[in-house]
Amino acid sequence: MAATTMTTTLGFVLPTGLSPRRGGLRVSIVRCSASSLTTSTGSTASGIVEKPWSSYDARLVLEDGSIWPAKSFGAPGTRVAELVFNTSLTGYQEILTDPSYAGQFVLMTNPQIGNTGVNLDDEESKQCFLAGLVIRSLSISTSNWRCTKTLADYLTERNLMGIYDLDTRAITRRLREEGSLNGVLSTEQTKTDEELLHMSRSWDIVGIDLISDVSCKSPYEWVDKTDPEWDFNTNTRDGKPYRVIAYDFGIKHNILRRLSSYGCQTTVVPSTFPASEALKMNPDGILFSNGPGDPSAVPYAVETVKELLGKVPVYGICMGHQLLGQALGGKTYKMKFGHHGGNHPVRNNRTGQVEISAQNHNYAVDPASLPGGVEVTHVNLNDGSCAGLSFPAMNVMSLQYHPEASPGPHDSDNAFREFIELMKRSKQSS
Ligand SMILES: NC(=O)CC[C@H](N)C(=O)O
Repeated sequence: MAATTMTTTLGFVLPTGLSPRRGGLRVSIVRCSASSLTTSTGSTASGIVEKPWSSYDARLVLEDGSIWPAKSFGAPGTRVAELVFNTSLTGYQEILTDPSYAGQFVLMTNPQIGNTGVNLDDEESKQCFLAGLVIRSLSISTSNWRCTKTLADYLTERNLMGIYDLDTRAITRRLREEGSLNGVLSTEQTKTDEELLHMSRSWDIVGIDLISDVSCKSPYEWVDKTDPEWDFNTNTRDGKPYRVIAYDFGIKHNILRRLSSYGCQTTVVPSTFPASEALKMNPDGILFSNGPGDPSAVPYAVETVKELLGKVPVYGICMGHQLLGQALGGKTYKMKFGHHGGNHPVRNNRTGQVEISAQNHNYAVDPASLPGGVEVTHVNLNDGSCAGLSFPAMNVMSLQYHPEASPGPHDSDNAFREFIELMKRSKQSS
């Protein structure tokens, strides 16, 4: 931790039975400084005086025994989840409404969040499925022409917990060193540190089916395109409609908007929708969406993907890519701390071009486990992990990251056109 952070070991001895869930974790509870920038008078280094009623009324307790006092905003309560950090500079509302964050607390590394408020157009789903938001500083003012409410009011309305005024840099370094950690966020003063630590160590995101909670319950048609005001890529479409079925494993709206903008007529179906029913609808292509949690915890979804392989062109995004990897015979694994942000360089192996991409995943496909004929089309240049696949024999394409951005750069938008081309070629050859 940096010299600006003060830590005090309280010297608690853990109650018996609270052995670390994983090897190498600390066994004593360490209370970390709440803030490296706030002075005892409540004024910050920049001279801005905080709301006088804010107090350190919340705790983030991590499974490694560290405790981070914080101030709460949004809903009160106690939640357990996996803590991940996101390096996006903008787009916190899209992040809050991305269903792939179910079961996770999202820590934003950008030190100030909330300055643009929230607005009705930037929703990526109808609900916030993540477990809570962790930020360094909650902006004391909100200013944007699209803003309809403050971030704090939005969290309260959605019954979502948020905490601020804790050392997010120190926590991020801890996550990078130790890997993602489970934690408990609590505003309940009656709960002891040991109780919260026990909760964090008794829970695990691995092996849980989180998709069934976030998927739609029945099929529906999607019609919205990207608002022309924001669409940057309108010139080269042929406008011919393609019938697409999108499996909703926690789908982000911008995937659906981009499909519409590229001329697709899309029907969204639940994660449990039978493959046989999908085929009866005679689609030109099928999209397997992003979604939360462990891809090996949803074997029913892998079975569905298997049944559709080779019958119709398919396109997988993030969770959809991982399910495709498994359906093709490969394996997925949990990464140390995953990729969450809008600045990940990816090399397209076919063109040699590098795209800066939006990413949000903790699992990846192991390329060594894939059968012959499956091509790794994209590589994450930060760590060499597999970022895209293709299996031409079965008209399969997939990306581990987010060509729809929201939030993030648009470098990879062309992947939607490649899906159109895949459907077009398959139609012409049949
Ligand atoms: N955005 C996603 O689809 C995430 C996929 C998967 N839940 C992971 O964490 O790897």
